Amino acid sequence: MSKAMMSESTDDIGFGDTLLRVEGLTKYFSQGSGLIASLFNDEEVKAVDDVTFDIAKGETLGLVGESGCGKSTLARTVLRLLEPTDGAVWFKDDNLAEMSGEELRSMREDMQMIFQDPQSSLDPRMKVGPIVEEPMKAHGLYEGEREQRARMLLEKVGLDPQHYNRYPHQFSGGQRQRVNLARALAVNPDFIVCDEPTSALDASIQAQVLNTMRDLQEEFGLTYLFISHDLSVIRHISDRVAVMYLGQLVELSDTEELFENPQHPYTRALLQSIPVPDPRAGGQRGVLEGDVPSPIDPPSGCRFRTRCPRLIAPDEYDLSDTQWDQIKEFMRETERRTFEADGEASLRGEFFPDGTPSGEAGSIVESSIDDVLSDDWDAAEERMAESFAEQSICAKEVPSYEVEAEHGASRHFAACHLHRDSIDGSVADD
Ligand SMILES: Nc1ncnc2c1ncn2[C@@H]1O[C@H](COP(=O)(O)OP(=O)(O)OP(=O)(O)O)[C@@H](O)[C@H]1O
Repeated sequence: MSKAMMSESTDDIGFGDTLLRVEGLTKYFSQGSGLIASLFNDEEVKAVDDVTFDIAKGETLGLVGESGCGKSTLARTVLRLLEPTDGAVWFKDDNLAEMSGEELRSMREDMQMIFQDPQSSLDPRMKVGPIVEEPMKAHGLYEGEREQRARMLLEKVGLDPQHYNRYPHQFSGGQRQRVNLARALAVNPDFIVCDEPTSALDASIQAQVLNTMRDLQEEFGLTYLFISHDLSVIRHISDRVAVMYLGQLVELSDTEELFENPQHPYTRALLQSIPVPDPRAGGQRGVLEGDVPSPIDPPSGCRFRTRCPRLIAPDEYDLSDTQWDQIKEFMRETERRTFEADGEASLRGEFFPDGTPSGEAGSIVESSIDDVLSDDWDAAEERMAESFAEQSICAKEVPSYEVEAEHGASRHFAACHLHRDSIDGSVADD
């Protein structure tokens, strides 16, 4: 590509230096509207809460998490398409959160976004050439050479430049996403947020588009924030991976480190729930039990604790690992009403085959068993939540630890209290 075609970036951020830094980014949506809602904002959806990370120039940071965990909201807030509730986004040396409308508009040249659905993001009445030229016009760039540039970009993304005059419906889904890529590249951005860009495509097409994105990244020196709920896509494309759960990052590390040495129980559960080609090969399904709590009232401390298989026993009770596992199971199953209380012997046999623990913890369990047997499930649930779940460090403190990485040179962040006093920062296997 000729230098004349590409307006070379004037910043002096080198490859590997921080291009984007997100600090404590928070986005709450208020439910409802009007005065009452604005006065009593306890119904806010805490979609993104205190998220911090950075992305180096030329890097792809993958962002993964279940549907509804806040990935798209985070992406839109980073680009300030949504106003942050709190926090800062540093792009190069500027804080986007403090920029005026005009400054933001010009900064947007450098920051583009690609969405999941290539069909709906392309105007069906426009030919693809003018679609690619639109951002150039909007930013007043490449006057007199727009068509030439659009044709060049169509070719770069793997399309025939002769297709400049075709309409979006004349392309396949994969080709339409390539048109979107060309449009995102039109104003020569440094940074592209890709929000599930290949999720609507067949697996083989998906791989081709991902490979094109990689090639474009290398050629144009692009930096990607790549969002997907699909771990295999994330593994394929990312240099580092951030895992999100209920509005917060729970783990962030080098890609190989995350897949080979995951340190957060949520990441482990996600990895274990990847379908395996041969079910007899031992892939575990259904390891993520229970529902994701409401983002209106997320759990205190670690937000994953209500579903976490590794919830830490409260310090005040002297319990063996087996006793704590049995209590946890009884507490969770009671909460989820997954069994029938059809007799004391069978209940005890199911949850406490070796008897209930002694001491205070035992008394709490005994009272809870009585509650369940007299059909007062709410009382049992409340007692155990107050006495066990809420007394765990997992409920009392927000976790944030750096652990020693086994793979790659990047830092490994894990928001899990299991790391609070391990010497090398790693968590023993289950
Ligand atoms: N405009 C809005 N008003 C209120 N709540 C919203 C709004 N947009 C998103 N939310 C809520 O914020 C939370 C995060 O949603 P978000 O779309 O960011 O998640 P996601 O991880 O991108 O999900 P998906 O993968 O399904 O797109 C959800 O609980 C969602 O219902």
